[in-house]
Amino acid sequence: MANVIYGSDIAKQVKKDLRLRIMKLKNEQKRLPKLVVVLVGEHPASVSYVKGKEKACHEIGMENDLILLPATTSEDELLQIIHQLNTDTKVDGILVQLPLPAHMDEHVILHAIDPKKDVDGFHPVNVGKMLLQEPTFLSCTPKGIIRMLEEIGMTDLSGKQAVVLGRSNIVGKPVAQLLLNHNATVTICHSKTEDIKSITKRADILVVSVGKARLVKRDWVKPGAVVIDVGINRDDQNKLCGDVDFANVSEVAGYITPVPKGVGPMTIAMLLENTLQSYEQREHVSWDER
Ligand SMILES: Nc1nc2c(c(=O)[nH]1)N[C@@H](CN(C=O)c1ccc(C(=O)N[C@@H](CCC(=O)O)C(=O)O)cc1)CN2
Repeated sequence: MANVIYGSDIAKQVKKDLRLRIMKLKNEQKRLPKLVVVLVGEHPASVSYVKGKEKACHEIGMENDLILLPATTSEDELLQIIHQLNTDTKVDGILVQLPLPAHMDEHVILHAIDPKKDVDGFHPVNVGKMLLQEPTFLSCTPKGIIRMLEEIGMTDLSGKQAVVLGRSNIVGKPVAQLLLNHNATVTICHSKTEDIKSITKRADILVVSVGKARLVKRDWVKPGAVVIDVGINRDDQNKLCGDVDFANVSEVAGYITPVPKGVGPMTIAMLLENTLQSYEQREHVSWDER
């Protein structure tokens, strides 16, 4: 049976470390790091995710504002709020929860966030820096996946075949790039790829982010492979499940992440880490002072 990688446990440890760093700032009576999350509309899953972010900030002592806007907010109104946050010297991180309502252009909104406060790592400047392996904010889910691989000793991926199912800007493309940056040989599969199973069966590391409940079956997976499941779906019984058929794939995989308690909690932990990174850059905190 596969070893289960609980992102929830790793995230707990990350948050413990961040809390200690913030406590130190508090004791020194320094300004505290601050994250502002903006949610437009009342998409139920998004409401739950932004509440999760608020709770996580509270747990580690990070300052946090949650700006809730009606779904009827215009693009200009949202841009105005982003401009105010960009110039607010007390704000270190800005996150606009996705997806946005259909009348808004996601690119216009994400491009408006100051790259130095873009703790989601979605701004083209930060995406470009990631591609060039320059220091920057790495987007949270891909960064969390790499951290999970590191936790099981997979730091240098030389000689490993990594296959990514899904090519979204939030997960598929950036995680493929980060795996490449760690020397893996990377293949991306998507809805137009033919005979996906023959490709996934070769993967030493399989990352799945397609949004289809239990799509990946046992016979898609190479024995001993590391399977990272990014999907969050509801099945016919309204039970939360991933894109991987966990019960059956765990019988062949070497490692597997569960849903829930896998990648999701890592996304939030990495967001907090990025916000503290932004604070430290803005306050010119050196490595020794941390
Ligand atoms: N601006 C952004 N928008 C979105 C992002 C993002 O990184 N930035 N990612 C996703 C949603 N997401 C964070 O925002 C997120 C998804 C899931 C979880 C999580 O902890 N999930 C739990 C299960 C939750 C449940 O019960 O439904 C788990 O997997 O254990 C955290 C964050 C899209 N939008």
